[in-house]
Amino acid sequence: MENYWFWCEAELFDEDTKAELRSISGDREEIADRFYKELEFGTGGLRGIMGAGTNRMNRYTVRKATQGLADYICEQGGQEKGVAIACDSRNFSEEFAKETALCLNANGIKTYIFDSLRPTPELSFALRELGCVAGVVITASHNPPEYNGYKVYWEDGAQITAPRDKEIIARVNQVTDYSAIRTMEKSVAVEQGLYQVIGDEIDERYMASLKKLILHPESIQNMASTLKIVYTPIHGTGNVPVRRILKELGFEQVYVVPEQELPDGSFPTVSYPNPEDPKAFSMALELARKVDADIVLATDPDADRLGIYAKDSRTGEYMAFTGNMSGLLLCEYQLSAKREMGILPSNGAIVSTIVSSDLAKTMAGEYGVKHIETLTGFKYIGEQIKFFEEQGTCEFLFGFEESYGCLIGTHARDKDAVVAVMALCEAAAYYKERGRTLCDQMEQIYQKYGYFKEDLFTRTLKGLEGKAQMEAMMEGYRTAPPKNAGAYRILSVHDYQAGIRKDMETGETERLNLPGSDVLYFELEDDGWFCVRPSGTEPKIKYYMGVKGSDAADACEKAEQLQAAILEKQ
Ligand SMILES: O=P(O)(O)OC[C@H]1O[C@H](O)[C@H](O)[C@@H](O)[C@@H]1O
Repeated sequence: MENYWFWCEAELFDEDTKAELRSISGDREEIADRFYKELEFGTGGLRGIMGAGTNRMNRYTVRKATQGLADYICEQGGQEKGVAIACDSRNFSEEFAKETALCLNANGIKTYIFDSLRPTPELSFALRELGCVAGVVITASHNPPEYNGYKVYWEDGAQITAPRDKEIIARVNQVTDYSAIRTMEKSVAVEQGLYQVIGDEIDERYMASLKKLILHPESIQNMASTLKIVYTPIHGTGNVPVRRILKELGFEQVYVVPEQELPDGSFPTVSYPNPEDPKAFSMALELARKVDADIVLATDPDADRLGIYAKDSRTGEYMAFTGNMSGLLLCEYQLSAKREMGILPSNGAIVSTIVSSDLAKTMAGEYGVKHIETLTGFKYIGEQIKFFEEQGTCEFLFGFEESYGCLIGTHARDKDAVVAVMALCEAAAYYKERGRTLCDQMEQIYQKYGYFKEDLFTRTLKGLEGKAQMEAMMEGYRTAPPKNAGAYRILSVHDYQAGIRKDMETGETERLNLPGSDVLYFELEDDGWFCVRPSGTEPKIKYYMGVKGSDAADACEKAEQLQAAILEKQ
């Protein structure tokens, strides 16, 4: 309440903020939710609902985070290298990007800000191109329209990870006096050469580095006039770069969903701008049926996630690919094409996360490449590239996670839906040339490696109460871990917070070699598993699971049974 009244009265807050807060003076629950904590960094950085309050995204919390980041950058001597800044199509994204730049500028730090919205992966690319010390993207990725966020990147191009994230958070938390946060006039910052605008020149270089990753240009050429692609940017940043890359490669039949083409932070045609949500595809599928498309693609607002559907010629229906499926399809395409061309490096590596499909492991074995598993969050996949470079160990070939993110190449160090669209359309052209749809190809992958099937279900638990409920649920699993999940016996429990794997039969324990995180992973017999963790970016508890069946129907049946068993024990 003290904080609430401070925000209502202090001179440094603007009138709109104060009016918004006064209007909720009788609603203690709302006040508690807005002020019970400061916005924290989760797997996706700073993320929250826009509005007035310490637990909301607004120009003050953005400046506060930036002041902490600025203090850290100054401590590291990064003022001259500067910070690259991008934003997506969300309401207030541009304003927050500008606030970020001006706060950094007022701290003597150079900034390079994009002239208009750009995809997150292009920011990751740009900051390395410009030799910046850090990068910031204003985006809440795939969250609902009322959210916005602030992702922080470091000089290797990946999102910050431990211990740097903790160091930056500590700096942010030291900023307790809102009146001590610096900012300056834009005209002065421009005059002093601190505020620099970037655009076309970076786009050119980004496009050029994507095109270098094409493996079968002849397949694209052969199929450019017949492969039909429907695409929706869901009102986000993907529209310009995705169309551009497809056009420059020569694809002639690209249909963009007209109602979802232009940027709009209210996302008027969807309730949730997330390619994971089948509803986000309704308009695209309608268009696909009309034009008889081969593939249907959707990118999220900051164009780091890609969702796909492909026409199954056997049924005439469009089949949804999960993030695991599209990741595996692209991975198989990249690895097989490289092996065929004799350019698969002997020290190659693919990277996925502990909650992504186990099929990746088997696939890596087939191609004799290393498979590395990280915690959930693409930042850990991006971080691996830095480790490979520092230690001269592996060559990064492909990274993916179940949540519709993947990366080919090392031009960016975060998931990149633009490169994913490019590679996916190349793969679709390559297989179509050989008389196969992407559905046929997926079936071949299962025949080759086994019928792995994964699923994800979530429970939304909002606010203070929701957080407590999630903590209690995790605690319940920890103190009394289940012995079985339906017909499956639980072989071991991996508690990533404690860093311990416990064998349920013998009681023996061993240390896990991943950083601490509130995640519980249950290893089941018969290649099954499930995992529980609170989301780092949304007020949800997430259940991930995987099974392996003897065929598609068996895998489906097993998955259903396992899901029912998990839900029962919730
Ligand atoms: O499960 P969460 O913590 O909400 O994270 C889900 C996903 O959020 C963002 O998209 C991150 O960039 C991903 O790497 C992460 O996997």
